[in-house]
Order: sequence, then structure tokens, then C-alpha cells
Amino acid sequence: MNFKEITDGIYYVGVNDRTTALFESLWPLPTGVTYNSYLVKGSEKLALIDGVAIAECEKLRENIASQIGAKAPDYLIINHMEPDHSGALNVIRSFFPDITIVGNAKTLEMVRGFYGITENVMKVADGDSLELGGMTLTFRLTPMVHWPETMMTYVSERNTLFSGDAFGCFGALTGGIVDSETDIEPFIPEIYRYYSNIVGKYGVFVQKALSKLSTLKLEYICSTHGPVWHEQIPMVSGLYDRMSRYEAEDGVVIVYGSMYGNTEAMAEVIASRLAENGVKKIRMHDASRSHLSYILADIFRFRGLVIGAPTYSNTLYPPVEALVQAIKTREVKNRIISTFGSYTWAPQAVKRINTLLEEGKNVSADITSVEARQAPDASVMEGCKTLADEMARRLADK
Ligand SMILES: Cc1cc2nc3c(=O)[nH]c(=O)nc-3n(C[C@H](O)[C@H](O)[C@H](O)COP(=O)(O)O)c2cc1C
Repeated sequence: MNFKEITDGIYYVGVNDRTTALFESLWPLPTGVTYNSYLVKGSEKLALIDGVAIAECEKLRENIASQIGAKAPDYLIINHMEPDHSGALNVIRSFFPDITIVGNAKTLEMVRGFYGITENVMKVADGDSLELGGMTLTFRLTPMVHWPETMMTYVSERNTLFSGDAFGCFGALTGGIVDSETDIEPFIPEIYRYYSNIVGKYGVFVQKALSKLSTLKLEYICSTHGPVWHEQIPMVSGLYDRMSRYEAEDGVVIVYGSMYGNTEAMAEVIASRLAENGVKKIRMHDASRSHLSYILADIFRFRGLVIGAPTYSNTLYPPVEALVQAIKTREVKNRIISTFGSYTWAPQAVKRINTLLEEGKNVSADITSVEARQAPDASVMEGCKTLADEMARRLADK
């Protein structure tokens, strides 16, 4: 048995990266990441689907050789141009000088712009097919999931979809490649974190792509990051569907910044009162300590959101400003939101949070807020309790 043969004639040749600390120089990778690449072997031709980051190209070459020896792939299909998949394009061409690069019009424009490549390229359009001999690649354009050129490649003979970044997650593989061969539990939170941080802004386009794919029979989804989905296709596609509709489960994220503990004390009262109201799923983040990517993942998961901050230099405390801007950028919708904070002489923090969120049309205008002048006194803490009661009531009130 060839463990890397996902299904008859389709091979995994991707790599684990456990060295890069920050994906896109932004998002922590405590358990690494994969750059998934695949070979599709027809009776006539061989196609390599998606590449790897430039630092990993030698491992890619070894993996390809381990599957097909001295042969060279005839085609390189580019589903997505982000450099974690296309960065090694020129090196791959030096490994396999006759390889033809296959992409749509937007892809080929980027191939020229990033890598200066104009020769030996093949342009494909939505619905076009490429015959490999008993294996037919059909290209489905899925723009803005999450770049304009993104497309997916489907092999009808194997009911296999090469989905690009869609359905991907952070986390290097731990031996198993297909979900049925590995414990997928550690990957689930990383699906949320990957989606919310990388793809999150483009929910409308993810919905369009999902409806375009809905008629395909799917046995394997081979994304560019994380395990190959097989048994878990209903789970992962359901999750993508819900996240892209900004649908969330019951629970509350409390995120706050605090220098000297006043705002934090309010957060504790809110959390405790929510729990008294029977809310069990509460996630608390100090915005100065939790990395933004984990906070956003929780915000995409839960329906209640409570944000607190002190006023700082007549505006919002910087880590919370960054968070609220990130929420606005991702056009997060359908959340029940409350805000709170503390100031000493001129209240600005809560006003700023509310303004940013309302500008982003994230929620209806009914954000409940509480703000303390200096230390929160008994009446402010009563206000925090009322805020929590209201949040719990609205959560229960579907
Ligand atoms: C560097 C700095 C800048 C501040 N700027 C303002 C301000 O512009 N307006 C204001 O009312 N309070 C300002 N404050 C006071 C804090 O907002 C206030 O002490 C608040 O209670 C701090 O909340 P915390 O205990 O949760 O950190 C500032 C405090 C610091 C340390």
C-alpha cells in the first residue's frame, strides 16, 4: 500500500512547515502549517496541482520523485497564486523545464507580474477541462475565495476536488494525510482560526463558491492546507457554510484591554453574571495577551460579543483598536454586542468602539454600553450586571 496515494492515481506530495513562526508574518503557527501539493496521474499525462512555499521546494521535488521517479509532470495547475503555493514557480520550472503552467486569465497575469513568466502557459476558463487520460481536470472559477484568481480543480473520475485554500486550516500533518487516518480534533479550532483570519472578509464569495460546488459529487476535498477531507466532508463544508453566513453558536466572547485593572474588574463581573444566567460557553481574552487571530476565531464561533477598553490618549486603547478594526474589516455580522470601559477625565473608548462597529454595519444600533469614570463603583458594576443580563436574555431569545 502506498500511504501517499489518496485515491487511485492521486498522490499527496505536499510538505509540513514546522519552522515558520508567523504565517503571512502575522498569524502564529504553534503547530506549523502544510503546503499541500498533489499529483494526478492519467494514462497519458501527469499534473501537479498547487505548489509550495519557496523554502520547501527541495522537499517538494523529493516527494514528487518518491511517487513518479525520474518522470516529470506535464502540467502545473495553479488554483491560487498566494506565494505559499506559487513562490517556487521558477524553481519548479527549473526542475521540470517542459512543464506547462495552467491557470485562468487573472492567474496568468499574476504569474507574469510576480515571476516574469509568459512562456509555456495555458489559459483556462470556467468549466474548461484538461484530459490526462482517464482523468479529467475541470476548472471552476471561484473568485475572491480569497483572491480574485482563486479557482478549484475537479477530477470527476475520482469525485475529488482540489479546493485551493478553501476548507484549509493551520497545523502541520501528524503522519496521517486523509482525515480518516488521523485525529482531526486539533485541526478543528485551526479551521476557525484560518477561516476567520484569512478568508473571513469574503463570506459572500464563499457562499457563491459553495453553491457552485453543490452539484459536485465529493469523495475527497484536497485543500492546500491541512488534512485531506474524506469522511469529514459534511462537517467541514457545514462549518464553511455557517462561518461564511456569519452564523454562530450560543456563547459569549469577552475581550478587553486593561492597564491597571479597572476595565478588567468590569469584565470579571460581566463574566460572572453571564454564568449566573446560565451561559456556559464564555471565552475571555485580554487583548494585550491573546493573539488577535485567536480572538477573531472565537468571535466567528460565538454569537455574543462584549468588548471593553480604557480611554487612551483621547482614543481607544491600541490592542482593542486593532481588534475592532479587524472585526470591521471582516464585516462580522449577526452578533449581539455590548461594550464597556473606563476613563479618567474624558470618555472616548466606548464611543470609539461603538462608532467603528456601527460604521462597519456589524450589528443593529442597539449596542448596550457601560463606562466607568475612574474605578468602577457599585452603580457601574450594577450596570455591568444589567448588561450581562441583557446579553443572556438576547442570546436565549432566538
Ligand atoms: C498613557 C495613558 C493615557 C491615558 N489617556 C486618557 C485620556 O485621554 N482620557 C481619559 O479620560 N483617561 C486617560 N487615561 C486614564 C485611563 O483611561 C484610566 O486610568 C482608566 O481607568 C484605565 O483603565 P484600566 O485600569 O482598565 O487600565 C490614560 C491613561 C494612561 C496610562
